[in-house]
Amino acid sequence: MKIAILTSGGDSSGMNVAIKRFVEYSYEKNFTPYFIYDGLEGLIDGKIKKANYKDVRGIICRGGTIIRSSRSKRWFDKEYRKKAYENLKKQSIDALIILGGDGSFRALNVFYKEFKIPFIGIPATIDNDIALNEYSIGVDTALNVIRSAIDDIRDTASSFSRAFVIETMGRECGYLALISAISNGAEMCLIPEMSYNLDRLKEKYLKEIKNGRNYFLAIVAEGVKKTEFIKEWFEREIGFESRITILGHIQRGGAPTTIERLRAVEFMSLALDNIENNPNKIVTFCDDKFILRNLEEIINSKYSLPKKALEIAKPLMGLDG
Ligand SMILES: Nc1ncnc2c1ncn2[C@@H]1O[C@H](COP(=O)(O)OP(=O)(O)O)[C@@H](O)[C@H]1O
Ligand SMILES: O=P(O)(O)OC[C@H]1O[C@](O)(COP(=O)(O)O)[C@@H](O)[C@@H]1O
Repeated sequence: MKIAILTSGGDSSGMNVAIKRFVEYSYEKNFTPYFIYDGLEGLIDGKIKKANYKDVRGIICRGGTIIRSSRSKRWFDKEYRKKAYENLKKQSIDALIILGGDGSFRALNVFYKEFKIPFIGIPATIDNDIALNEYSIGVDTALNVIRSAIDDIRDTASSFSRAFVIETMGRECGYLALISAISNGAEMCLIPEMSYNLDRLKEKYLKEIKNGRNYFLAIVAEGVKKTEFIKEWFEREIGFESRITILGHIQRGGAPTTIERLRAVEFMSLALDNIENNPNKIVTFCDDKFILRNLEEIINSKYSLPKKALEIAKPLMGLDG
């Protein structure tokens, strides 16, 4: 069986670990592995090549994706999807594995309905915004990048008696902000999924200042779109000089953590164990187990943030815990 892999949407650390496992485990199972370079764009343009052991030498510790990624406008046009199909037929590819977010899964679902190329999807996005799935490749590494940045910001924030507003990525999802705020002892956490009460936070902060607090760390998810406003609020209402740090794309990079590597290997193992006889599924991670789910189930559900974490973080939003 000839199986091709592509990475699609935002890259995330750990994709390379999964790619290495893909090549090595494919050969172990007597499949022939292929790479599709540049995501869906490369599939349209026929950038497909047989993969060898030497292609994955030394990549386990590298962030990003050696086969690169893309977002593709052309994919929405059937004419280009047909081109993609013809490219796969030319090389007699039987099935696809895709690493990406739900956009990428939808992309292959449409493709399957039209051309019957079976696929398995593996969640890979720092946003961690896939329904019925608690973990996506890239998340643990992104959280560690954020942790390290916050540790450094704390040094300067405490030395200068300032408030720092730290913006995390995640599109409309506040997962990275929520977990980072709890695990790094932030004073404020704003995420798009939750309301917040600045008056109550003000009351609390002013009391804390009286008791000796001399700096603040506020984690604001990009989806809230209030980073600048919160900086000004600290200056106006709390009387603290403030600075903004937008963490940006550094959250997508870095050497994959140990948890990342282990999970990436397990995601890929389950994908290859099922690609032949149980395809058109997404591998998900729930309650410490890897489970295959139908895409429809995922598309028709909404992702949810961990309830315990939300309870713990409520006071950081000015809400009752
Ligand atoms: N509903 C859809 N139907 C077909 N293709 C889609 C759909 N949504 C997204 N795609 C394709 O998948 C690509 C990756 O999706 P995107 O949402 O950017 O990233 P992610 O996979 O991380 O969610 C898009 O650039 C587009 O080409
Ligand atoms: O790399 P770009 O195009 O600037 O996109 C930034 C976006 O990509 C992400 O880093 C990852 O998003 P996806 O995994 O859904 O592609 C988001 O957190 C962020 O909003």
